[in-house]
Amino acid sequence: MSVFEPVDLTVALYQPDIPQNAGTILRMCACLGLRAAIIEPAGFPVSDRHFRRAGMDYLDHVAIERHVSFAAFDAARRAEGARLVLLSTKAALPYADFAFRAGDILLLGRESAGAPDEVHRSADARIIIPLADGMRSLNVAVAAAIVAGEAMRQIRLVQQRTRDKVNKA
Ligand SMILES: C[S@@+](CC[C@H](N)C(=O)[O-])C[C@H]1O[C@@H](n2cnc3c(N)ncnc32)[C@H](O)[C@@H]1O
Repeated sequence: MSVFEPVDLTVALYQPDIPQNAGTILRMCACLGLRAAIIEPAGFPVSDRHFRRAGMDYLDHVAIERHVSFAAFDAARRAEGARLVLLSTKAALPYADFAFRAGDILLLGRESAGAPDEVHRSADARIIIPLADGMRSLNVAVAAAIVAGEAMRQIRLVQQRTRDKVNKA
């Protein structure tokens, strides 16, 4: 039997503009036990039928923080001491080379325009999923899943090593 091991990780969406993608990401957060944050303004209301259809009843099982602006979100996460890790097609650091930590926030840009320079500057790290030649970008929900999977793998490895040390002592 597989045992689910929770990790402390948040997936944040910068001004999401496609409700189906946001719903898909929030469903992923519910299933993987991740927190979610939405930085307003979003391009759709939470009552949007596409959003609710993509998220289904999973939306009731995810903790969603809403922030009125990027400035409000950034102030809150700095107060908590959480690192902001931006997924960006303009980044240079491949995501698998980044050392994720418990408490990190993975921030995704808008489907239409990514994230602005201000957000790039505020982030503690900017990471990219390297793509095949000539390919511009992944669907935002696919990008979120790839990086969340790697971050969870790394964080669980650290948690396992810590448990092993405690058990040996
Ligand atoms: C459809 S993409 C945005 C495309 C936009 N024209 C741009 O280049 O920023 C939406 C979001 O998905 C994430 N994303 C998509 N492909 C990515 C990649 N190869 N590496 C890192 N993030 C990616 C980023 O967060 C991006 O802001």
